[in-house]
Amino acid sequence: MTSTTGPTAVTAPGVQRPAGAPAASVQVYDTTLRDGAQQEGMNLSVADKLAIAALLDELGVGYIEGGWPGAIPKDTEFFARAAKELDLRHARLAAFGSTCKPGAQPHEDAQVQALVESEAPVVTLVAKSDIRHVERALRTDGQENLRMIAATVRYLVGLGREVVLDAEHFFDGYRYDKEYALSCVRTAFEAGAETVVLCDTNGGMLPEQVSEVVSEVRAATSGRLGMHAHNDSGCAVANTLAAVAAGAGHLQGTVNGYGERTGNADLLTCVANLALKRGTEGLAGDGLSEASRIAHAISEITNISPYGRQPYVGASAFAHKAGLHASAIRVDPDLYQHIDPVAVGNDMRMLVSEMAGRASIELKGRELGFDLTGQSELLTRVTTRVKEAEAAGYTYDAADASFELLLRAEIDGGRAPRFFDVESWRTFVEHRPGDGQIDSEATVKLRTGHGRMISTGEGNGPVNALDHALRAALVGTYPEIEDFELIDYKVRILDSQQGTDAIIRVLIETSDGVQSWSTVGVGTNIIEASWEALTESVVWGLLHHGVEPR
Ligand SMILES: CC(=O)SCCNC(=O)CCNC(=O)[C@H](O)C(C)(C)COP(=O)(O)OP(=O)(O)OC[C@H]1O[C@@H](n2cnc3c(N)ncnc32)[C@H](O)[C@@H]1OP(=O)(O)O
Ligand SMILES: CC(=O)C(=O)O
Repeated sequence: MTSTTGPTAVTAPGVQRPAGAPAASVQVYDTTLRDGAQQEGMNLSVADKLAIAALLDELGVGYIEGGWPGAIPKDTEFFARAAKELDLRHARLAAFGSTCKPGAQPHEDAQVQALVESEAPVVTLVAKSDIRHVERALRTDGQENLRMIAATVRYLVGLGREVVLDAEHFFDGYRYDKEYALSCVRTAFEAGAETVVLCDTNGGMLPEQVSEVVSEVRAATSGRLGMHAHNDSGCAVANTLAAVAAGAGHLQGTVNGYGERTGNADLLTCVANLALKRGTEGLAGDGLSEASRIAHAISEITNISPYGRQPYVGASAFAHKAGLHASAIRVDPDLYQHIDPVAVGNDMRMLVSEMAGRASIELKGRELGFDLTGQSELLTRVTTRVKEAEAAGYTYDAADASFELLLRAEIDGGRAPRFFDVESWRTFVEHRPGDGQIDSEATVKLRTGHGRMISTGEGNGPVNALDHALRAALVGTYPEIEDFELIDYKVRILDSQQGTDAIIRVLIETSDGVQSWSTVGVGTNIIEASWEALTESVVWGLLHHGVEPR
């Protein structure tokens, strides 16, 4: 997205930095594998962690915090395997742990020894910097905490490690006792720490508070400061950006904002904002343009569904639904987008719905491979059909495949592609009180170019039985459908006031192992709605496998 035009360098629509100004840079430190893994419900295996680390390196982060060796057996194993199995091109591995215990020396502290034995080139030490935590949680005094920090940092630096100090509860501590919090930072720098990270551990800060504190700490100390923000006030990304603007040269975050409680600063949002809005680079190489793919790949590994509305990399981040937006986007996408989605490896998508106008249909058509420019009558017809169908319960922004069939039918003068003609279908459900069994069975009668087909199917419910019967009737003529698999099925009652008379909407997602597509059906009962969605999914699949009606 960055291009040079005359006296200024344009980084995003409307955002400029002075010509010739060198792009500042910031160290990007990823803590997905440590603080991200502290998220409720997340449980990563060592193999998961290794796979995520490889993706983070591809992204181009400078540091990957692998976990806490010595505290968590899987993390100890991670570092042992990482040394042999990971070939990191950009990132340095960091082992996380605490300073030595009160009254102890680092060389005799088992936790500190585990950090050394991890052989990670970087060690990140968490240390208390809020005097209340020192006295109440650590149950020691301020001087002893400073000794623990100094001794542990000095010991690890002496062993050739790069040491990062995470000053826990720094912002709360600074607001309570500025001098003590500052003495923790100074002690760490004097002992040889490369970076002292100011942590908003409770995540309650606001950007203006962060700006003020980081500026003051910068003026009062010398050395690289970092920011570690939690999202409890919903400001983790804003707080990180505020810290960098105030002079922090290192930021910590997690991919997809994973983390304890409400999560950590979303590293991808932070680096995208910095690179595209401020010209501050953080990732090595061209990693930013891979951000969407890597965010989704990591979601697959964590088994946490991607958040569609995630800034920059979410599936909806550049999805446009309103007709007025589409009409301006047709002229210039920048009119309704803050950046070019390509910069973060995302795509612009048009959503077709009751809010569509003719421009939305034209752009969606283009996305699907149909040039509808100048076909005003067709566009009006399709727009009207979409609005009427949505009023009756259909939803096309969640069912692109059904929209494409509707569009193709209008382009072909009202004729849908005819792979088969349905004569009838029926289902029944049998309950046998004797063995408590409930069986479902369906019969489908249809006609293809090969003749009349009658098939039955059984299933664990009537829709499943109908799906089996439909496939059985078609597979002789269209063996391609053997690759189609129903992967998601959603039912929604649209007018629940009417009880069993309500309108039912069914959304089906089908996959052939390479791509997936979604279809919608609506009816007064669930089977009728499912049948419509099922048949459309077969038709769309056949069309996209290049099959001609047989
Ligand atoms: C802000 C953060 O998120 S930091 C990361 C936190 N992550 C984790 O806690 C995950 C991994 N943790 C663990 O596996 C365990 O909690 C361990 C191994 C670290 C400690 O377990 P245990 O020895 O059973 O102690 P426990 O968890 O009950 O208490 C923590 C101890 O560490 C001490 N401690 C806390 N912070 C520090 C510190 N910065 N430096 C040194 N000691 C510390 C506490 O005072 C307490 O000491 P005590 O055992 O003498 O009471
Ligand atoms: C170190 C850390 O994770 C925190 O203070 O939140």
